Amino acid sequence: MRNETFEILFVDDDSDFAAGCVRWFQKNGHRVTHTSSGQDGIGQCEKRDFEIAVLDWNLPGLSGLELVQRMRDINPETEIIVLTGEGTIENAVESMRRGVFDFLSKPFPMAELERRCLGALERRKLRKENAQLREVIDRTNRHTAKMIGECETMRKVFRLIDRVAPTDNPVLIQGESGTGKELVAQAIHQGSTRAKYPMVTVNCAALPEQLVESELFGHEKGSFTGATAAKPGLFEVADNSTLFIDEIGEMPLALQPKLLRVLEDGSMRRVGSEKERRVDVRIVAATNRNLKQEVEEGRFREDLYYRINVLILDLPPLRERGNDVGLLIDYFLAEGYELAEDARSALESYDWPGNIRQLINTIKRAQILSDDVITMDDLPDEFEPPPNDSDSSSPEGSLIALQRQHIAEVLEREKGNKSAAARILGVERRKLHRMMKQHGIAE
Ligand SMILES: Nc1ncnc2c1ncn2[C@@H]1O[C@H](COP(=O)(O)OP(=O)(O)OP(=O)(O)O)[C@@H](O)[C@H]1O
Repeated sequence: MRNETFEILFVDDDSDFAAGCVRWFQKNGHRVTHTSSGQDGIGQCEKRDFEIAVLDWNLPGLSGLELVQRMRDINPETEIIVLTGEGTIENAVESMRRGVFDFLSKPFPMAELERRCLGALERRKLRKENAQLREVIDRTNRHTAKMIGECETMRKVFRLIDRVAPTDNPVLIQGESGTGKELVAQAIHQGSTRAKYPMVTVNCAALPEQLVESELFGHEKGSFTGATAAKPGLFEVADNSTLFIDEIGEMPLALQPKLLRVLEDGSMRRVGSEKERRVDVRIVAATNRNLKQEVEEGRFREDLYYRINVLILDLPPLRERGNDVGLLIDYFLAEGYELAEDARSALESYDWPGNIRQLINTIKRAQILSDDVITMDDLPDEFEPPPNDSDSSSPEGSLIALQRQHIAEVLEREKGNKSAAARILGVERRKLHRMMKQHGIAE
C-alpha cells in the first residue's frame, strides 16, 4: 500500500503548514497542488481530477462547509479530508454527513496524514468498483456462457483467445451477427489480468448518435439539455477493466478522434468539461461490417482502424462450422425434449444466416410449440426441405400423386383459401403449407 501514489490538492492559507505538506507528499512521489484560498481550490478542481483534497476548515471567504459542498458537486469522486485548527464536534458531524472522509485537528503528523490519505484512496477504489459492478449488473445481467465448438476453425479461435487474452493490446473481433463476438470478448477479458473487474459493454448501434459521446466519455452537469447531473462515461466505469465496444463500425465519424486519443494515451474529457482524465482501459471491439472497406469509403478513420486491428480474430459463420451445429443443438435443447429425425436433419442442413443466436431462438420456439418431441411442424417454414421433384412427378395412380391431386382440387374448390382447405383436409394450416411446397403446388 505504501508505494501507491495519488493526485492530491491542499487548500490551506497557513503557508508554513502547507509548505511542509507539499514537501512531504512530493518527496513520497505524490502529485501535489496547493492553493491558499477556497476559490482557487475550486478552480483547480474544475481543471483536474484529484483523488484526494485536504482542506482547511477556516479559510477566509468561503466557509468550510461551502467549500466541501462545492467540491463534492464538482467531483463527487474526490475524497475530502478536513484539517482544522479549532475542531468542533458540530463541524465534524456536519462534514461527515456530507461525505468527508476524515476530520482531523491540527497539528497532525505528516506520516499519519499520508496514511489517512491512503485509506481514503482505498474507499474511493471500493466505491468505484461498486459502481462498476452495479453498472454491469444493470446493463448485462447475464453470466459468461460456455463456448461450444470442436471444428478446426473454432479450435483455432480458442487457441488465439488464449494467446491474446493476457496481453493488454486491443483486439478486433470480426464476424456475422450472432456468431458469438460478445462471448469471445468475455473470454478474452476472463483470461486477462483485468478479470477481477467486470467487463463493461457498449453497443454503438443501439445508441442514438448524439448519445454515444456522453455514454462513452460521460458529461458534466448542464453540458446539454437533459444533463441534469454529472455522469461518468463508460470509459471511467471500465477503468482498470475491459471495455467491449460492439459494432464499432457504427461509431460516429466525428467521435472517432476522441476514441483514438484515449486508445493512444488513456486521456479523455467528459462532454462539457475541460478537465483531462486518465483511464486505464483495454479495448475489445467487434464488427460485423468490413471495416477495411468502411475505411476505403471514408466512413471509418484509417488511423483508428490501424490502432484497433493489431490483433484480429475472425469468427466463422455457423454454416462453416460442420458438426458444431449438432453439438450446439444438443447443448441448447432443454432436458426432457427430443428431436424427431427429420427435424434434426433439417436443422443440421440449414444455413443459419442468423448464426447461433438464430439457432438458440429456433430451439426455444420449437420447445414452446411442441410437447416433448420436436417435429417438423414445430419449426418455421424456412426449414422445409426444398420441393422434391419426384413428388410432383410421381407416376399417375401412386399415393403421392393422388395426394397431390387431392390437395390441388380442394384448394381450387376453396378458391385458394388455405385455412379452409386445411380444415377440409384435416391438417393444420402450416402442415398444408409444407405439403404444398413438397408437392410443388404454387401458392
Ligand atoms: N460457440 C458458442 N457456444 C455456445 N453459445 C454461443 C456460442 N457462440 C455464441 N453463443 C451464444 O449465441 C448468442 C449470440 O452470441 P453473441 O451475442 O456473442 O453474438 P454476437 O456476434 O456478439 O452478435 P451481434 O453481432 O448481433 O451482437 C449468445 O446467447 C451467446 O451466448
